[in-house]
Amino acid sequence: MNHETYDPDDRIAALATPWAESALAVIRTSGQGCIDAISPLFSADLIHQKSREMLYGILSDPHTGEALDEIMAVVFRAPGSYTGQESVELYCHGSLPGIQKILSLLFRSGFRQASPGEFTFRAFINGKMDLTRAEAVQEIISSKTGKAQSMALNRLSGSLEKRIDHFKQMAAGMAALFAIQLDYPDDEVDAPPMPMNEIRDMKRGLKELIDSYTVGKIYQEGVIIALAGRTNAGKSSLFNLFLKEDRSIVSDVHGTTRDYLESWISLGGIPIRLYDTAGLRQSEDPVEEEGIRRTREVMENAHILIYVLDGSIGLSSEEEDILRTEPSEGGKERILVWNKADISTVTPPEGAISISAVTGEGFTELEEVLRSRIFRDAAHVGSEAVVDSLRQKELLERAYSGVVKVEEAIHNGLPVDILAMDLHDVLQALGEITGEVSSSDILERMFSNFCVGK
Ligand SMILES: Nc1nc2c(c(=O)[nH]1)N(C=O)[C@@H](CNc1ccc(C(=O)N[C@@H](CCC(=O)O)C(=O)O)cc1)CN2
Ligand SMILES: Nc1nc2c(ncn2[C@@H]2O[C@H](COP(=O)(O)OP(=O)(O)OP(=O)(O)O)[C@@H](O)[C@H]2O)c(=O)[nH]1
Ligand SMILES: [Mg+2]
Repeated sequence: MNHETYDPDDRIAALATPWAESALAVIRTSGQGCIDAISPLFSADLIHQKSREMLYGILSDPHTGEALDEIMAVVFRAPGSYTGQESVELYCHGSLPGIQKILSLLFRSGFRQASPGEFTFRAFINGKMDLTRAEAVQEIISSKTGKAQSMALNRLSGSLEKRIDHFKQMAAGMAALFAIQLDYPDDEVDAPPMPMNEIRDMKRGLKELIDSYTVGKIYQEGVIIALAGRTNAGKSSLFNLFLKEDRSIVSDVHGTTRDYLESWISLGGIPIRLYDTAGLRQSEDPVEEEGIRRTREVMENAHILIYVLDGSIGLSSEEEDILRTEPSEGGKERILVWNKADISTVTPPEGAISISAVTGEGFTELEEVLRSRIFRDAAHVGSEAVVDSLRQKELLERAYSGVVKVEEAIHNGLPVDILAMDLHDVLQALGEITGEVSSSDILERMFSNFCVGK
């Protein structure tokens, strides 16, 4: 979408449900005149239909008379719709050839294929939602756990927008104060006192919101965890225990897992991308060697490594070497697991968590340790608004440093026009978060990450 030349009125259409065989498929359209455009294709009277009420009918090609599907349709009259403009939704059978026929009929009837996020973009430009809510829409769709979904829903309902608006009002209040002093510089009346309390409150509030990003990011993007260790240590057994299903092949043959496996799991609502990997050992076999190379890549990209040790035979000399090295360069966490505790007669190394991937003993403790490692650097956040987008966090930091500059300028007795300039920067950053101030490339980047039909 090029926002400079963007025509918000042309008619767009897209399949809003997955491109797959399914019970129903929803086709969404929006744009000035879309009711008139679809009306000749539909057997029932769309033109006089009440807004947002379902209507039954047959959709057919007016040129050939061919019936395309038996459907339900809904009209939305402007501005009472998701996009804020006239819209029609078609609820069809979820048949791939059927969907294709209907879409191609729409494209022959004055509609064009919507680009990703275009419906939500229209909702934004028509004032139906600010940018924090628009971002929340896609976050709801892509959330991996119930907890992540609730947090995004909270933002969709405006929790973050309200917080930002509050900061905007504070900043605007200060700006008004500075403006008065600019207008009457050397007045005989005393200058009003500087808003030191407001500045302090604003700093605290912004800081809180910035800190919430560590938690927001964890829930929205998830954490990458890889199981690593020598062959036969029990990595695949532990992988299956995390998944609560028999996904990875387990056997007492060394080198059973050749290629890595991955799966999303939920650790008490935290989305985790878990990897089972090929056991690390010297190998002559080129296929196994490639598996080990891939394992190293996965280990490289993981946030946390669960290093699985075989408690039934004790530490190998390589493992002793590894344990002696620093666990976390580049912020990577390492958790040592002493597996096969049920048959182990060897004392585990210090700091290792004893578990059995077969009996499940020690597993709850491992989950606890993982949770506390994941949240180690995260500030405590309540049910308040949480920031989870880097874009929002960076803008909040810009606003924060602007407020700090204002504070310093006051302390240093700098003239009011300097304060006003710093404050302007604060208002600018806050406005970019909600989208009052926005450049077209930012919008373009944001909405292009959306699903088509959203
Ligand atoms: N069929 C259908 N289901 C859907 C959506 C949709 O667009 N269509 N949504 C799309 O994401 C979500 C619901 N969001 C929606 C948001 C606003 C409006 C709407 O018509 N708003 C009007 C009227 C509001 C009111 O009556 O209070 C408006 O804002 O003026 C519809 C759906 C999920 N389910
Ligand atoms: N007694 C006992 N046996 C276990 C435990 N965990 C795994 N095993 C057994 O150890 C053997 C190897 O387990 P895997 O999970 O396949 O080991 P792995 O680390 O994935 O091995 P590779 O894929 O070859 O690297 C299997 O026979 C498992 O049943 C455990 O906690 N206790
Ligand atoms: Mg394995």
